Amino acid sequence: MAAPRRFSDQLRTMCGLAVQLADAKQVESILFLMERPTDWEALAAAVGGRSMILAADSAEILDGADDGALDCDTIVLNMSGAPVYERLTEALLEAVADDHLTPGASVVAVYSGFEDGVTDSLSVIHLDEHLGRLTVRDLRPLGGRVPTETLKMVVDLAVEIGREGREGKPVGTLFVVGEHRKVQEFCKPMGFDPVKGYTSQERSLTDAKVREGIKEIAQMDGAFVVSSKGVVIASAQHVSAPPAPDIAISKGLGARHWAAAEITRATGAIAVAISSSSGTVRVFQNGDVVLRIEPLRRAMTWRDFDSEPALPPEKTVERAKKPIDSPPVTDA
Ligand SMILES: Nc1ncnc2c1ncn2[C@@H]1O[C@H](COP(=O)(O)OP(=O)(O)OP(=O)(O)O)[C@@H](O)[C@H]1O
Repeated sequence: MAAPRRFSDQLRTMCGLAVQLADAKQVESILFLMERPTDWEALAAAVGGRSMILAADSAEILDGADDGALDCDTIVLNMSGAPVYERLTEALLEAVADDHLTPGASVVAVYSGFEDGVTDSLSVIHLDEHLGRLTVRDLRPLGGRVPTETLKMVVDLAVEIGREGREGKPVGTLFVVGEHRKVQEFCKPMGFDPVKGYTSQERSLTDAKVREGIKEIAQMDGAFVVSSKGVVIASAQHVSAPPAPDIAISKGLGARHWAAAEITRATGAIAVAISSSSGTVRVFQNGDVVLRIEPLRRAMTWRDFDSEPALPPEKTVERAKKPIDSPPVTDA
């Protein structure tokens, strides 16, 4: 029989403090970033049945915690060696993406922040200030002909490209997702297309290796055409849909973003544009920016408010009437 797991006095004390904080701040959940397994039942008892999220770098650490006996959610991070801030952030992102936490929630985090392997730190984290990661639910209002899962995959990839760039240099590009046959009627190759000749499996964005390859190709001029199933149909494309007179996008956005607006007005596709100058990701639908994601804190705002539109002037008034800090629209 396996020896009972040790529930250290220090962890017990930290649980007591976490509970006090959780109650004082009325948080949604207590997040434990675990360095080693513990006596899970003792842990649950120490937080007095409050909602818990257990995150760790490997499934072995969480062994026994997720067998259904405990009322908690578990998250495996696979990020050993990463700084604690990044591991905590990833745990929170995963918890939101999996609907364990709401995007505006507050949590108390319990973790080893100072001495390796010793649970010595507590933080109160307000998610909407800390991060604004897209969840499938956030993208659902875009609905339409592009499955939300595909859209999320492309938007996540775009956010990574905008945030990371390539070899220290910023990278901008454009993804046009869905209705690919119709979209291709408005596309012309800008030169050599690196995805040409590969099987659809070898071009599927569901494959992490393909996504890494796409980050390389993103350094080239032109746009990616992506099917609604998430297969890259073509790259290095010049996108040119007929101009629509009532399209108005923010000053300072150039040809790439106009192309994104116009192709989504001409087709049912959704365009995801990454600005090379700022790393900002904008999602276009039907000629409008419907979502903007900033690269650093990845805070998101619905619709585009960063400056008055270039054209036509009467739109300036219409946009100025909209609230500046509209909360993210979800169907929660
Ligand atoms: N119609 C288009 N189709 C595909 N790619 C385009 C199109 N127009 C411009 N691009 C790409 O966008 C790049 C940047 O162009 P431009 O600076 O005018 O766009 P932008 O909207 O201001 O974007 P950024 O914020 O990245 O500069 C071009 O070098 C080209 O690679």
